[in-house]
Amino acid sequence: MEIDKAIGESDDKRLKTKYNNAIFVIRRALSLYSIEEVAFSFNGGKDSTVLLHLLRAGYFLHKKELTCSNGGISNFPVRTIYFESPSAFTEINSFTYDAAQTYDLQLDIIRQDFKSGLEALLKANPIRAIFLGVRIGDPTAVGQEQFSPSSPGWPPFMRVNPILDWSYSLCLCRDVWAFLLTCKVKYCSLYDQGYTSIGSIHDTVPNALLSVNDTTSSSKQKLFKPAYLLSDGRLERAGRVKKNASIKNDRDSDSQKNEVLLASVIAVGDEILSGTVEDQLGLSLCKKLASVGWSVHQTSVIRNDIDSVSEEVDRQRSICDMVFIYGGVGPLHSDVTLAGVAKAFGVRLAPDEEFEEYLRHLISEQCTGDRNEMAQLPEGITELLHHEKLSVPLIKCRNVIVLAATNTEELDKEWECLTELTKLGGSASLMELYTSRRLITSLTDVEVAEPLTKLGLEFPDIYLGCYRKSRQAPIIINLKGKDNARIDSAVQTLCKRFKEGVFVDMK
Ligand SMILES: Cc1cc2nc3c(=O)[nH]c(=O)nc-3n(C[C@H](O)[C@H](O)[C@H](O)COP(=O)(O)O)c2cc1C
Ligand SMILES: Nc1ncnc2c1ncn2[C@@H]1O[C@H](COP(=O)(O)OP(=O)(O)OP(=O)(O)O)[C@@H](O)[C@H]1O
Ligand SMILES: [Mg+2]
Repeated sequence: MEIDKAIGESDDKRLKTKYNNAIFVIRRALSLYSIEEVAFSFNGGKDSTVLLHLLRAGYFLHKKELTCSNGGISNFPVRTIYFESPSAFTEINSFTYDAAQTYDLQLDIIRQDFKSGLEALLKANPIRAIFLGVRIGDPTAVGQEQFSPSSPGWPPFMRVNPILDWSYSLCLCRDVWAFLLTCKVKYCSLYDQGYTSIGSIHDTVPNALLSVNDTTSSSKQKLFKPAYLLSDGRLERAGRVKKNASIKNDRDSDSQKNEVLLASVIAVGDEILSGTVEDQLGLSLCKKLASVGWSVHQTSVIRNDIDSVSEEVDRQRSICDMVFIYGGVGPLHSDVTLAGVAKAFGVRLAPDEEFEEYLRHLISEQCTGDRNEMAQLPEGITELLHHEKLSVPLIKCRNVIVLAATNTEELDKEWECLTELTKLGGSASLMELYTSRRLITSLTDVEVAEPLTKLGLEFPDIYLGCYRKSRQAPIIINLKGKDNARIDSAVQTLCKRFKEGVFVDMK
């Protein structure tokens, strides 16, 4: 079998290990499911091309073991499904069809969306497992393992991801390209024209990082180097136009300057929900936010589960100016907060060398290798906020601040640094100080209710809050806003409606 032979003859130890692991996953799947029960999801992309050849090799080795024969196996009986779309590149379509012919693939062309197409496919066929060329860096890989059941809401099948742990390349020609080039197999021609990851014609352009400055050429057409020359695999998707429409809905803090800024606080932790630990950080954060004039829209406690975190972050980030999230940050299996944030923004988690460097110093070289789980951050949206008092920078993903604090002392420190940093960053309005006046009165609820409602209508820019320390205690009215004169004017208007002295300023 030419693929097995090519890898066997290669000196690339890492490639051999990746190959053997992938073949192991494929053979496990072929032992668990009959050939009629598996399918291969093939779309002509580079990852699925890698998988095509791994499956051919895996099937060959599996069959060889069963029949104890060494004879060649010409056909490849795994049902192959291709979701054809009118917005696919013609080069992708023709490569897919050519590959199907060359390797005698039993191609099922589906012209529906993924979900409906899969529903129909599973109804008509006994398929229980589908091989996919998903890799850990892909946005859709978040939370997946080599064997991952389909998501809730999808028809039931096992997703088998044999190349989940394959990288693009952190140095030249890693995993995916090392395999394709070592095995000398054909791949779609677009990868020789600067495309490094291919979606649809509407969202994919050549990767600008591969552009060649050719001053000698008279042609106006830009030239690009082949995909395998991209040296930093983290930028594999740089040619994919961001399709996350809801990002556009993020609230623009500049346009909110005169409004009360809204914050949301999310705690992540099964232990809080089971009552094992008490969440003191939420209370402390609410106080801190209020002290700088922010209005906390909601606090929530979420399970250590990627989808739950992602749904909550997605909801809050579009409603609020800033989302603060803590808990579930670290290297443990339950630390899913960053993965959830990445999923909410539709980006992948990718290794971050700068962050890794910090962690390395912190854990004194204990974390080795290129799979430093803790150093994976949501790609393209993460800003590291450095402060000399912090041993690890704060993580800011657009309008989501990920706090690493696990107790109130750590939170105090992070908060102090955060307020300094956001002021230093020129976004003083973000943490602008609000002023407030609190009045205490022994008037009854009924007496103050209507005048307060009227006051609220006359002074929409002033926040009016009322509370009392016990049922029988006097009412405290809290007036909060950005303009001292407006607050004083509101207090005067309110006082005029009653006898003198019924409202006393609280210190
Ligand atoms: C065979 C197959 C199975 C899929 N199963 C799931 C699934 O279980 N859950 C899910 O959220 N998406 C599933 N998807 C959708 C993919 O995760 C992803 O949305 C799709 O590949 C589009 O990727 P793109 O937006 O980068 O083009 C599946 C796609 C295919 C082709
Ligand atoms: N239209 C499709 N038809 C069949 N399978 C698909 C389709 N789109 C995606 N898939 C499956 O999802 C996997 C991941 O898709 P993805 O786009 O990340 O990788 P790729 O297309 O193989 O390579 P590239 O990253 O270069 O686009 C594919 O390898 C394939 O298994
Ligand atoms: Mg693709």
